[in-house]
This record gives sequence, C-alpha cells and structure tokens, in this order.
Amino acid sequence: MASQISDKKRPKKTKKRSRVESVEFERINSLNWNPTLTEKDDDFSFLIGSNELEGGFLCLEEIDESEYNLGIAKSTGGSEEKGKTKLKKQKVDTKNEELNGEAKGESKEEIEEVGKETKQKKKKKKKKKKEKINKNAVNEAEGNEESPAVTDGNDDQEQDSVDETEYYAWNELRLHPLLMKSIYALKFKEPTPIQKACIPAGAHQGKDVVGAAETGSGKTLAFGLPILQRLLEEREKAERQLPENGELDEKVASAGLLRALIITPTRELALQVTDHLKEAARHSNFRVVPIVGGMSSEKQERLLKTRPEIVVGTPGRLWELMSGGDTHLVELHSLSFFVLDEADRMIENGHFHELQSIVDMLPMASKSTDDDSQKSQNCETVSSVQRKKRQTFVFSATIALSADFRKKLKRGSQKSKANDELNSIETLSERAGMRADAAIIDLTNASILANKLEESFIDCREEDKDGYLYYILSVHGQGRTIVFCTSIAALRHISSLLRILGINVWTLHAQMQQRARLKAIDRFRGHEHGILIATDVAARGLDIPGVRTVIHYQLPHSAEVYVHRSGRTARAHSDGCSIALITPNDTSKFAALCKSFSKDNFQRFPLEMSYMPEVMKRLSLARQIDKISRKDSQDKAKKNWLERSAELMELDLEDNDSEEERVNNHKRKKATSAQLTNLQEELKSLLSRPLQPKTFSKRYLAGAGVSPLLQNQLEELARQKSSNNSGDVKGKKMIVIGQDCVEPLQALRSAGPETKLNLKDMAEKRRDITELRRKRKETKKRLREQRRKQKKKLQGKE
Ligand SMILES: Nc1ncnc2c1ncn2[C@@H]1O[C@H](COP(=O)(O)OP(=O)(O)OP(=O)(O)O)[C@@H](O)[C@H]1O
Repeated sequence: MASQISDKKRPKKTKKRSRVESVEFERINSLNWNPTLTEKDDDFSFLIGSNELEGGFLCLEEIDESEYNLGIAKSTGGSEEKGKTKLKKQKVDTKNEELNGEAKGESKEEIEEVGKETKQKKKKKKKKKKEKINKNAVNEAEGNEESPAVTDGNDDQEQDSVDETEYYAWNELRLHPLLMKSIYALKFKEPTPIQKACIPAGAHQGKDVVGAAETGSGKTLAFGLPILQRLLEEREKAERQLPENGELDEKVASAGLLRALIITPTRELALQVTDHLKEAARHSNFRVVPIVGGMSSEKQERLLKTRPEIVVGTPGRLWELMSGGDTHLVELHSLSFFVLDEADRMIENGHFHELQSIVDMLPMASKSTDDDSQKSQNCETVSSVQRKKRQTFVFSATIALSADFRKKLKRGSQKSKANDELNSIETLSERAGMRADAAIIDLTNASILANKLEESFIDCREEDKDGYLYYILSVHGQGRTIVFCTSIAALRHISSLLRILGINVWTLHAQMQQRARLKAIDRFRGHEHGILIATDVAARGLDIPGVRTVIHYQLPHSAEVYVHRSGRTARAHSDGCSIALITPNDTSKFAALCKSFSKDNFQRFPLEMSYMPEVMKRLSLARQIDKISRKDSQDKAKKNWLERSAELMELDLEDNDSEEERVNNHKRKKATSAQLTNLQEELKSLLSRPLQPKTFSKRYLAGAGVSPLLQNQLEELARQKSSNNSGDVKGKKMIVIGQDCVEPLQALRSAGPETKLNLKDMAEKRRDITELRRKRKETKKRLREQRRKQKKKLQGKE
C-alpha cells in the first residue's frame, strides 16, 4: 500500500522538477557572457567588414521559408527537458512496475515475462525511430520539411546504442557532453586536423583564431564547436551560481541576446553554415538563424524576434537590418564571437562597404573612450561590466595565399579604425580586432589544394571545348559534376547545347532569383549523377556530398577561385578530380596557376579520340538547332517589344512590307521551321543510340550511355537470339558490351604516368621559343640596318 501511494506521487514530483528545470534553462539561456571565461583581459578593438557580395543585383524576391528550412524556429527550450522528463518518467514507471510486481507478490516468471514485453516494446520503438529518421532524411533531401535544431528526448535512447569508444579521438578536445551527443549523431568518428587545432585555442584558451585549411576540411565546426562549447560552459557556470532563493535578476533574465555573429560571402553558404551549426547545437537549445538577401526583410525581422543567440548572414542584408535599427542586431554589447567565414572573399573589390559599416557598429571591447561611446550610440547602452570581450575567428582555405598576412599578424600591428580601407586580409583582421596573441593555424600545404583532389587538363582549341565537355559528360558521366564558367553568357551557351543534346543540367548564377538558386542546388543535391553548370557564385563553401568531378570550362581569374572551385569535390574523406579545359589563349594563365600551387606536373586527362567524330557530328547538329532556336526567340522578343512599345505610346504598328516581301518572309519561316524539324529528327535518331567509338562493330553493341538496365536487357535479348538460332551461323551472333560508364577519376587513375605533362619542360620550351623569336628579330634588324647602310653607300657613290 505504501509503495502504491509513493508510486502515485512520484510522477508529480518529476513534473515539478521538470518545471523547475525549464525555468532554470530559460534563466541560463538569458544570461550574459561571463567575462571570466577568457584568459587575459587585454584591450582590443574590433573592426570588421562585410559586404553583400552576391546580392546587390538580385531581386529581393520572397521565398517560402519553410521550403528551405528557414522557418521561424519554434521555441526549442524545453524539448530537451521534456525528453529528459519523459525518460525519467519511463525509468520511474519501470521501477514502479517492478515494485508493483513485488508488492503484488507476482512470480519471478511473470516479472521476466513483463521484462520481455518491455524489451519487445523497446525494440519496436527503436525500429519506428529508425524509420522516422530515414523518412526525415528523405524529406530533408527533398526540401520538404524543416530540420529540427533540437531533437526530441528519444535521442537519449539512440545515444545508448553509440559505441563511445569509437569516438575516443575527440576525448582530448574535452567537448561538452551535449556537443558530443551531436557528434555521435553526425557519426564523425574523429575531429579533422583543423578542428583538432582550433578547438583547444578557441574553446579552452579563449583565443582569436585565424584558420586556414584545405577546402572541405571541416572549418565550419572548427569555429562552430568552440562557440557552442563556450556558450554551454557559460550557461553551466551561471547555473552553478544560481541564487539560492531561485529568484531571477530581472536585468540578467532579459530575453536571448545575440552572442555570435557569423558573416559569409554568399547566401547559400550562410544557409549551409546555419544548417551545420543547427546540427551541432541540436542538444543545447541555442538558436541559429540565417539572415540573407532574397527573402523579405519582414520575414527576417520576424526570425530575429525569436532572439536567436547565433546569427549567420550575408553582409548586405545584415547591414540593411542593422541600419534599420533591428533591436536584436544592434544589441551588440552582448556579442562574444565574431566570425568571418571565407574571409578573403569579403575584401574583394566593391564588396566591403556593408562589411565596414557592420564593423563600425561593433562596440570597442574594453577601452571606454569617447570614441567608443559615440560608436556604440546606436547600440543599447550597457554598463562597462556588461561589455564583453569578443573572440574573432577568421577562416578560409586560401588566406595563406596572401604572402605577408602571417608576418603582419605576428607583428600584432593594431591600427586604428579611422581611414582604413578593408582592402586586404591583413587590414580586415586588424580591424576585426584580432589580438596579437591570436592563434594562427595554417594547415594548408604548399599547393593549398585539397589532398585527395586529382587535377588534370585537356588542351584543346576554343571551338572544340563544347565537344570535350559533351564527351566527358556522356562517356564519364558518373557521380555529381559541377561545370564552372566565368561568364553567364558561356553558362547559357553550354547549358542550352547540353539540353539539346539530351543531357539534363541545372544552372546556378547570380542573376537568378534566390528561389531558383536554392531549387537548383536542392535538385542537384537530390540527383546521384546530377550536373550543375555554375558561375563562381557556387565556388565557395558549397558542401554537396558526392560531387565527383569539377570541370573548369573557363579558367577562373585567380588562383584562389581555382582552389575553391576545385574544392567542391574531394571533400571531407572523399576523393575527386578536376578537369581544366585549356585553350592556347589559356596556357600562360594555366602555367601561372600551376606556379602558385608549386606544381610542376599536371596530368593530361585521357581521351578516347575514336569517340570524337560522333561527338562532333551530334554537336554540329545541336549548334545548328541552338542557332535557329535562338534566332527565332530573338525575333519573337523583338516583335513583342515593338508591339508593347507601340501600345504604350498608343501608336498603330504599320506593316510596310510589300506583298512579295511578306510571301518571301513566310516562305523563309516555313523553310527554317522544316530545317529545324529535320535537324531535330536527325539528332534524335543519333541520340537514340549509345555514343559509340568509330571502331564500333555491328556485332557488338557498345558505347557510352548504355545504362546497366539497358545492358541487362540487351544481354538477355542476345541470349534469347542465340538460343533461338542454336545452329548458330557465324556473323549472326550479337555480343553486348556495355560501356561501364567510368567516372573521370577512375579514368585518370588508370591512364598511367605517360600522360603527365611537365610544366617545367613547357615553360623551358616557351622560354626557348621566346629567345629564338628575339634572336630572329635582332638578326632581321641587323640585316635591315646593313641593307640600309649599303644602300646609302651606293647612293653616295652615285
Ligand atoms: N570531424 C569530421 N569528420 C567527418 N566529416 C566531417 C567532420 N567535420 C566536418 N565534416 C564534414 O565535412 C564536410 C566539409 O565541411 P565544411 O563545409 O565545414 O568544410 P570547409 O573546410 O568549410 O570547406 P570549404 O573551405 O569548401 O568551405 C561537411 O560535409 C561536414 O559535415
């Protein structure tokens, strides 16, 4: 009886405890940054810059937030506690059941039976949970559902199945258990080298960090985990200092403050970093919100009203809201972390205006000068005690390309903000308040490029580029491929050609509306063998798993962009390859690129030239179709424009053509249309066959584009045929050799060393040729001079 009474009481106690915990969490959540967490109290000033790098020319079209996981986060507070309470309740219930069993005098067998049932139930629950996770993953991949920043309590059960010993490599980094839980969920068995190096400095020593490491090496978590770690430590410290009466100091209990501001150069990157941090913060209740152009300011303001601790944004929209006086964004006194991701991109020409303005909004760290107080006028006035020491993190894969950068940082020169332009990475870091003792972690190797990246090139004439591109995509079209162009015109040209050739491609460039940009990425991400044709807007930061190949259709203007473009493949622990299409005009640019990566050898991409006649035949048809279609749409657009203009001016358009001209026009149109139909049909028939090398024998069905399914069907057909003609006559037998679409990396690896091109040799040859030309020129000059003198002599004699 006594036990029955206590059973009834226990759940109530749990509820009460959970309520207390929830209040505590709210209080801790609202606490300010604890300045004692940093090691020293040195003065530092903060100057940062940002700029809307991609957004200036885009329409600020509204996008459906929920579609892209940008919905206003529901208050996550409490779900963790709920989970815990639920779990505790389960434990209590199980205990009670056991106790009940004993109290009721049930036999051991009966108790065991109950135990078995509970186990079975647990198993079923686990299975359901697994199914749910899979479903969520699919939904997320399709962009259907918002991914929760915080999981439900069931994660506790999931964690039970984690073998923590597999994650021992993380132990030395002493991360908070809630962060480790996220790492288990992410299945990151060990920290990447940049994470290993940055976490102790950023999280435990409270240092500023300049981090440079190859593309895809996990830099986001290298700054993300220290931020979350310190916020969690701070929260726990405050929890320990909770006044005994449990009453909250009203000032301290003010709603969530902005603690970390992360600036990225592109919108897509901001959204990606947000997602990544949400995953890492899923157990710790911190809210991460993206603030980017391309969605309505009102919606962003609504997002900010939820008072997220971490904001990730692009400079343009951030500055727009800050200068508009958004309360959450201007309360910068609470800011403890300022991050510049892809920092070197931030300072590129014409992009730093907003960045500079944001920097100037940041209150100075601890010096309370007149200037400071003036600078922070726009911010909420706070006591000097509340002034926080900010940590500054500056990250990129290509920082180290700025030769003097490290030297200057080590000198610790700290210039004033006044009159400084944010035109170099050095100035940017100084203005961002980088302290002299900042940890400078440069893990880039001499070549800067990702370790597992294999690079290659194809040297070709300008007019053959399209053919080689089509060849690579159809003969080696395995895995995801990104084709980079420097101009939107080139992007439009090749995407149109490839579509005519029956290759499905998605495009991404800065003149697209934001919705379309995100959709293109989503679709590309969702297709195992997808092809994305992109400008350099996609060069930085985009983390799409399974990108196997990067093709440089046009060479980029700088070595940095080449590194970032190529870095879309060979990310994390995967490998990948890049192929650059080099025309004679590009050779010197390419040689300069190789020089900046300290590379002598570059591999030539292996080509099976017997495919090329067929490739060129198809391409020629596609070009003709493209030309006719373009002309047609241009004519239509011109006609529409004329009609619209006339309508606006209330004028009547007169047709001045004579009858004869009209008839001729009509005939021309008809002929063009017939020509178009013929070309399309011809191409269709070519495309219906697999792309075959010239040496193709009718007895063998082979070629690129034979899918495994088609190959199976054809093999089956061949078997049927041969069994029907059991008295097989020579020549009638058909053999199917499916062209196993070999992915470019595989082709490159099996190509052998003879395809290597020695750039040193190339450079020497070029030097020899230049020298030869110079000598020839000099000889010519000398001969001309001699002839002139002889002529003069002869004239003098006469
Ligand atoms: N410790 C880890 N173990 C395995 N994978 C990881 C780890 N940390 C991060 N990753 C994964 O590696 C991929 C690349 O990470 P991230 O985007 O942070 O790289 P990055 O260095 O910022 O690249 P970039 O320079 O191109 O922006 C991501 O998919 C991320 O989930």
